Amino acid sequence: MQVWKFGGTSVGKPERMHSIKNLITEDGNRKIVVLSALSGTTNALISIGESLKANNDAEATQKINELYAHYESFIKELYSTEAGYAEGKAIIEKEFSFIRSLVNIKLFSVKQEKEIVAEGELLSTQMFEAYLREEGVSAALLPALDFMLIDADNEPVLKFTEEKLGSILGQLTDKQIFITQGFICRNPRGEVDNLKRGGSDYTASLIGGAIVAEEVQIWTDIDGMHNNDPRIVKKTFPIRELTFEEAAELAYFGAKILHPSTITPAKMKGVPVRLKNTMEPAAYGTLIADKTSDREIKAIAAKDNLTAIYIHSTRMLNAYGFLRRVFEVFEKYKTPVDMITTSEVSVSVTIDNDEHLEEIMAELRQFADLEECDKDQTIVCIVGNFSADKEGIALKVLEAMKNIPIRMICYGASEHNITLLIHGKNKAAALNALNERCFLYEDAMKDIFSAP
Ligand SMILES: Nc1ncnc2c1ncn2[C@@H]1O[C@H](COP(=O)(O)OP(=O)(O)O)[C@@H](O)[C@H]1O
Ligand SMILES: N[C@@H](CC(=O)OP(=O)(O)O)C(=O)O
Repeated sequence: MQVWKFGGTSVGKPERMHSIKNLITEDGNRKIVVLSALSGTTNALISIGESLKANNDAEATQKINELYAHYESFIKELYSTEAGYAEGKAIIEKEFSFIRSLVNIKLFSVKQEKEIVAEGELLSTQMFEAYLREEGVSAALLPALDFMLIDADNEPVLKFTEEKLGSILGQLTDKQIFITQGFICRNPRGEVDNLKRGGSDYTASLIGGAIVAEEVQIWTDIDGMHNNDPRIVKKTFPIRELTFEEAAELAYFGAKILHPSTITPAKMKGVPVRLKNTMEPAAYGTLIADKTSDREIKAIAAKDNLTAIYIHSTRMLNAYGFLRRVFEVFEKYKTPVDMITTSEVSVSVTIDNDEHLEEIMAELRQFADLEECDKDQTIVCIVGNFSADKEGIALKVLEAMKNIPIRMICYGASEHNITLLIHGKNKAAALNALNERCFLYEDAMKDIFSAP
């Protein structure tokens, strides 16, 4: 069995839903289809939640009406029969009456906030399943809230999914296609929760891991993982093969096409992940598995909005135990560190979540001297095969960056990552300069030297 996930852009228009129906039924194979909310819906629901939290009921109602109007016109084009349209209408009426019921709640809490954002995936999956039925495709709708669970640390409980989903599928042996919601889950209190923004990819790989699927396919609006951010750099190209490690680095350091946690369950269970384009299904896409190509520098990604903290030991030389004390502070505030560089007496780190920055700085000051921290920093991550015996890779990277100030450099932590920290305002220049030097120039040179 395979698991296919379609993102917001792939379900965001009625005609896209029509093409997805063809795609999932064409090969006649059994599959679990994970859907995200229609593009724009999760943002709209979050915004409704914000108005409700601010007790601005009139604003919330106006936003709800706008979203409802979008769904009303969507179903007019999705279904071709009266009966199909009536089913679609009943689905949106039911879900929007739940959304409207939250307007009157005076103490709008995190619990309701999570319930409201879950509506996006609940709507898209029910609407799509009703469409499949209208088209005579027999599919079963599997409620993700029955088998997706996170623990108190927000970590998915894979064992629970294995058991629950295994038993649900065991009772539906006559079905070929299963539709389920990405992103949403329950928490240990039994409440509706989610796997964070972009989490439908993660749902797909968790399901893939749980059933040890033959393959997980992530269908989106681009033909695979590109060698650089296509939103910022013009001449990018899809990468055919990536290892799990390379893909994980790229996703973690900003390649938006993939949720950063997606690789973990797939790698753990040895399930290959393929990135495919809904608009161009014949394109090869990217295969993420154990194999890799022999290109040295394979891709570049960037992660924004980081804060850099510069810490100096007050004890100066031979201060053993200093790093332990530094990292205990970050552990205490459950704040992950992205990048670290050290010298004899100093350590610099970057953090993504600065919710506890003040407390962290205050505790660090008890045993260290701190410089003013820098906000709006960007990590640029260069991924590839950089085994220790290879020469000249750092030179290419630094040559590309010759006109861009670099705040931190990290090389050697793994064999497939060079990381640079720069100011956010230089991100586009850095990505373009690296693309020119490490891909376009490199390939042009190869063509010249290998010409007959
Ligand atoms: N390195 C990259 N390769 C491919 N796409 C990327 C990369 N970096 C950023 N993206 C962006 O990711 C988008 C797809 O991700 P996303 O919007 O989350 O899709 P979906 O809605 O299908 O989940 C692409 O349209 C592209 O602009
Ligand atoms: N709808 C959720 C989950 C998701 O993964 O969406 P997408 O597949 O469109 O990135 C979000 O917007 O975060």
